[in-house]
Amino acid sequence: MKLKVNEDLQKERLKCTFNTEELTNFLDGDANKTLSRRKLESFFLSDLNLKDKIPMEYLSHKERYEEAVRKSCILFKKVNEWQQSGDSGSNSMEVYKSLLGGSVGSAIIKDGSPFAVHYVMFIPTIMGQGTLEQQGEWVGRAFSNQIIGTYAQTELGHGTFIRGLETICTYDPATEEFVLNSPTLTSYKWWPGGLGHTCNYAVVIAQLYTQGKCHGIHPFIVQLRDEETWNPMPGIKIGEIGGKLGMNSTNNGYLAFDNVRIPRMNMLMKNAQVLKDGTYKKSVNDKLTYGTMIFVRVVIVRDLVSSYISKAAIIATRYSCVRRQSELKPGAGEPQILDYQTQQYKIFPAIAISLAYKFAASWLWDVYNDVTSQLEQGDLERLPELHAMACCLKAVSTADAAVAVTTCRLACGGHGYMNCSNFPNMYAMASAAETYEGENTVLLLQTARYLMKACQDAKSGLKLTETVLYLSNFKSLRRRNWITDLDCIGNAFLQVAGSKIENCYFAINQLINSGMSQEDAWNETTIKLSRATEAHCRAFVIQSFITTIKTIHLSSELMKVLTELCKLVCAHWMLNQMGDFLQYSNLKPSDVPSIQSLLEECLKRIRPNAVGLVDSFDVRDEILGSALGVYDGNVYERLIEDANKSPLNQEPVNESFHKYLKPYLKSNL
Ligand SMILES: Cc1cc2nc3c(=O)[nH]c(=O)nc-3n(C[C@H](O)[C@H](O)[C@H](O)COP(=O)(O)OP(=O)(O)OC[C@H]3O[C@@H](n4cnc5c(N)ncnc54)[C@H](O)[C@@H]3O)c2cc1C
Repeated sequence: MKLKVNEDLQKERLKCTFNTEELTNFLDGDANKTLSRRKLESFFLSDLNLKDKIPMEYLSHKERYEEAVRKSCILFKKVNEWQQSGDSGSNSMEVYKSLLGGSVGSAIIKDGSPFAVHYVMFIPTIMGQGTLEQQGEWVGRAFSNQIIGTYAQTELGHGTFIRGLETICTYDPATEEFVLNSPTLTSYKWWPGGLGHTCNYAVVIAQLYTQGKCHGIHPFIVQLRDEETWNPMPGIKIGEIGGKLGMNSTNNGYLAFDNVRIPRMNMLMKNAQVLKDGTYKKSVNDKLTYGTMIFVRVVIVRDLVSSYISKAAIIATRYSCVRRQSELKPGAGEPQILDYQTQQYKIFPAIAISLAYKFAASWLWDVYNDVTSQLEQGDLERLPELHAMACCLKAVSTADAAVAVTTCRLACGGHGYMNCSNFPNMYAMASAAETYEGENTVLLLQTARYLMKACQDAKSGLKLTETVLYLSNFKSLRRRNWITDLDCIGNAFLQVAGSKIENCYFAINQLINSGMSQEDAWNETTIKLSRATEAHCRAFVIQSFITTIKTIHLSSELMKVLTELCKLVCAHWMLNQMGDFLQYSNLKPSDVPSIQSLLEECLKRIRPNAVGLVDSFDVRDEILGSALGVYDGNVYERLIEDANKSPLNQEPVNESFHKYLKPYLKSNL
């Protein structure tokens, strides 16, 4: 049944001062890309076989998994149909991005697909670390889903410290095979997505032994299950790890080996090699294996973070226009809750931040592509900078996404706590990304190492790369008088980051000079280091937002709105870290009220365009998956409709009444 659009939402849409389609096209790339994205979404989302009869959260753990596999099979079969339809207009990258990121895929399997790691890690690892011959053997079969793989690195005992992994892979020249073993309980692989029951192959990361010597960790392709019976291969112990905060259909698994033999050619040998006689040939550069890791982090920032933040903002904005509560002025009736300033403060930063990360991710994606083609030609110069930026952007953006989803949930009061709001699931998805693909603190500290080296280079007058160029001139910016405009604010972010990085550099050197070992000095400085890295990352995101709005050409109405959003991120982040700005930038205490006013003015100016902005994100109701965020605003109807889907509501009296409640009540007579 088609419902009338809620009047309040309708009025909000009429107030919008810019053309929402123009922003949609800009965010997609251009009008043609919007068109092909919409076609792609309709193609997948109109399939009745992919719709839920009962919401997934009412299913048991086992049923949820089985549904996820059923849907994944249909979904990935449809990819071929789509590509052959001639109607597609979008490249396969766009299709996989939509199915595996926060878009179409998240509408169909909210809890995550058990096939995700196959596409995001298994195939890219073979492409990045396999020889051409190995790619020929495996990539085609993997892409056409004749085999399904996962990426098995983490163990019960070690996640971050991969050099400490205990799985052993020993070369046997007599048979030209490797033999895999899990010598301890802590060496069990633990976590890989799809490993439980979905995959029959894995890239396994293990310590390589040949000719009696350990050569550290290397990747091996291992068959886990028989292709016909799906029984575990001899010597393979395998299972699922159990229930989690979220992502309960991704089938994360455990795995152990007891003398499992694989052919020599199953070691991915693009970089290091083991020859037939067992001779080990070292990789020319061990940094060559960074590619896949960086790729996944870039994808997280580009396709996941901004999607979850924007979905949270859409839901909270629309709901806050429909929801009326309390009284602002006596007798004037209940206002829309979006008219409360505190409500705007909870939601509008999420709208702005989702764009900020989108622009930063677009830089990261371009650099990733440049660096990858430079790597093919043996040029590694920009790899450390890319690695450093991918680490800190992944860490700061996923942490911000989890906070933004929570804040938008709180903005929806009690209803935000319902599963049908989609906030619980979105929080679980965003928060998982804080841990997987590099635990966030650890990633911040990896970037910190790069920043300490860059700081040393700046002091030695050496050439600096683009993202750390400011380390050589940030102090001169401090001499200027404060003006509350984007240039001055952008410079203040650089001053804060530069000063915090320099402080860490001096602190470490001071500790070392006082006789402390370098390692202890590092550990004693890690709180400061992680915060300095966060400041570096935020300065970068602000710079990329400012640069984007300075270089794009859109209508003046839209430019005005984007500029407000940019200012809002600046004011919001400055007020969150005001101590830093007072301590390290040219902002004086007397200038602080101007930042608070900027924030308040931005909220006021964004208010009439809030619904227009979130509409421009152009997320279909199925992808939002939220009773509170529906385009037509019929929130209360959706809440009742969803409550009636509860299995408990399928019968007027539950059997527990007859079994327990009635006997108990009667016993009290
Ligand atoms: C949803 C999900 C999916 C996953 N999917 C996969 C997968 O497909 N394949 C796979 O192999 N793995 C996967 N993982 C595992 C994931 O990669 C690890 O959980 C992650 O790398 C962190 O490792 P850990 O759990 O051992 O935490 P630990 O490394 O034990 O970290 C625990 C704490 O110690 C701190 N810490 C550790 N080292 C340092 C240090 N050097 N300096 C300062 N602090 C430190 C951390 O900051 C953290 O606070 C997944 C995890 C999750 C949650």
